[in-house]
Amino acid sequence: MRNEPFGTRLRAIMDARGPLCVGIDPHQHLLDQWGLPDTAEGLASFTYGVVDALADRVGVFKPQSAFFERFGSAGVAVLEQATIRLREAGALVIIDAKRGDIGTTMAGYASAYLAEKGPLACDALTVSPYLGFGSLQPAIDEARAAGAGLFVLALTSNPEGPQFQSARTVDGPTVAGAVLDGLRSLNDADGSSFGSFGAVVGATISRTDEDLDIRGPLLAPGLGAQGGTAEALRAVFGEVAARNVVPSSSREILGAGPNAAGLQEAADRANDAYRTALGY
Ligand SMILES: O=C(O)c1cc(=O)[nH]c(=O)n1[C@@H]1O[C@H](COP(=O)(O)O)[C@@H](O)[C@H]1O
Repeated sequence: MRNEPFGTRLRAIMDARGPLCVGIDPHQHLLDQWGLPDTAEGLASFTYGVVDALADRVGVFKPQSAFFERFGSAGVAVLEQATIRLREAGALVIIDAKRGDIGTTMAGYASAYLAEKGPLACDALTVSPYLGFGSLQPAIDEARAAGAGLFVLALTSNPEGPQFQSARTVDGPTVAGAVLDGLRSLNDADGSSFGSFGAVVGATISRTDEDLDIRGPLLAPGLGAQGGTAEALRAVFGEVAARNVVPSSSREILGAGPNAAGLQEAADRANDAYRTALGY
């Protein structure tokens, strides 16, 4: 399933199915809206409803681990199953767990999510660099070995993000700039024009002075429910980075369910808007 590096596979599926990433965030209020109980069974019906409706027409999915962990092992089992089903349908899965730790602990997370035979094997994992970019090395090594990818938090969509991300490091660049520099170096070292090491850059940030040309993907959450728009994407990411953007939307799409046709229409509409905005 991972016969090529993540970046290569991501480029191909975005070109084929459009850039949209559907976030699977089964919030309690969405379960309620879909007429489902707030239980592991409700979570399973919701998640598999999204999978059945969209797995073969959307290229990228980003299940939010928190909403599965909420139900303990029964919820995590749904995340495992959904990931398997989505990947069998040819879609790529980014598990959004924002992991980040030191040394052998980071290696533990990497073997769970990134190793080919890991129990939660997906295509890419969101990770947090706030223990130092170098603390991610075990995940970087595992991703390279397994043909998987990473998305490292850089300029997040939440209003609290700049408190740390805009602060200067001892070497001079901002924290976000240091993360982007680190990712650019990894992708350059792999000799790829679209590498496997991506940054998370919220669609809600205004135009930034940071260099977003990391030769890799830019995951852009914050669309729809958090106020980011397709039109604003071009302004945030500019010409150079536009084709590298993976626009991610959760509640905006999920709110169109439980009807499969409603979900499909919402996903197609969003994909068309992002294609136009990003110059496809
Ligand atoms: O890493 C993420 O995906 C992420 C980073 C970020 O800066 N902002 C952000 O909202 N997210 C995630 O993206 C999803 C946004 O969901 P919606 O606002 O419903 O589209 C949630 O799962 C967030 O955890």
